[in-house]
Amino acid sequence: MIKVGLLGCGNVAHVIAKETEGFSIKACFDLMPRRAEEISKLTGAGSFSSFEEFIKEDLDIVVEAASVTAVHEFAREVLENGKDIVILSVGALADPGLKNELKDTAKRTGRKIYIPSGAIMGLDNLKIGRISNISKLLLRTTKNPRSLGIETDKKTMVFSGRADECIRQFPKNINVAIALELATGHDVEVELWADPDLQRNTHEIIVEGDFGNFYLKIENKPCPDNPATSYLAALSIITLLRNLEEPIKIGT
Ligand SMILES: NC(=O)C1=CN([C@@H]2O[C@H](COP(=O)(O)OP(=O)(O)OC[C@H]3O[C@@H](n4cnc5c(N)ncnc54)[C@H](O)[C@@H]3O)[C@@H](O)[C@H]2O)C=CC1
Ligand SMILES: O=C([O-])CC(=O)C(=O)O
Repeated sequence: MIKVGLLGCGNVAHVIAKETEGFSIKACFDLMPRRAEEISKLTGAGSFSSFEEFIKEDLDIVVEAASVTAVHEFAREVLENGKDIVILSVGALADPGLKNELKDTAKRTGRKIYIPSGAIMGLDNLKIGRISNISKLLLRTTKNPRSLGIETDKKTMVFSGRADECIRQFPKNINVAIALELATGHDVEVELWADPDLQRNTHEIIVEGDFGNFYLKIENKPCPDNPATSYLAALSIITLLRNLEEPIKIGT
């Protein structure tokens, strides 16, 4: 069975820890030791407050569900220590230097970097953007202002522009834009809206290209402990882990 280490033991990690069919959580690490201990109680995994100790454990894959900063700090070391990595805070890869460094390290060490679909659908087939022209790629994300850490009493556009600039300003809220860029190989135009009447994290994806047109709107239920994060993001990681050993691979 696949041996998993959790890097970041917050809201997503707690959802994963309750659905471990098909894999086994062996170790967990968090800046806040109490959070790692909570996961340890749920799963029997070893809890670590030192990354150096955590990464020495016998693990096949590390799931990062921590922060953009944690990816900068630890992702390379995960690969250097012979483990694959799932990166949920994929906004970190908006930094081309880090992206290339991780890619080179994965090639050299023979490890894999997995970017889950996270809080959106349709990411798999949007990879066709790397072989076929895409003329428009827009992500419109709308969240409750409390998820964005702002206050407003009416629907307001809080950002319009490039994905890399948006993730710099909102590192906990727009990782999906960078996942879209990596999938398609194209820049994503981002609109970020705050709507006090909205209780669901809504992502609209508008694509036009040689293949035709695509429009997707997803209305995600937020996780109870972190309204900025959609429940779907945690489900997406559980699915990715379960599928690793499946003989039939579904989706592009
Ligand atoms: N790609 C996607 O579609 C999505 C990505 N995300 C991202 O996934 C990540 C996890 O989300 P949640 O579980 O909701 O967050 P959370 O805030 O509930 O939990 C994160 C945990 O990681 C720990 N942590 C943060 N930085 C750390 C570091 N440098 N070293 C060690 N521990 C660290 C925190 O102490 C906390 O316990 C966030 O970065 C979030 O923005 C969330 C939803 C969708
Ligand atoms: O969970 C969501 O709806 C999306 C999110 O936070 C992100 O992309 O960082």
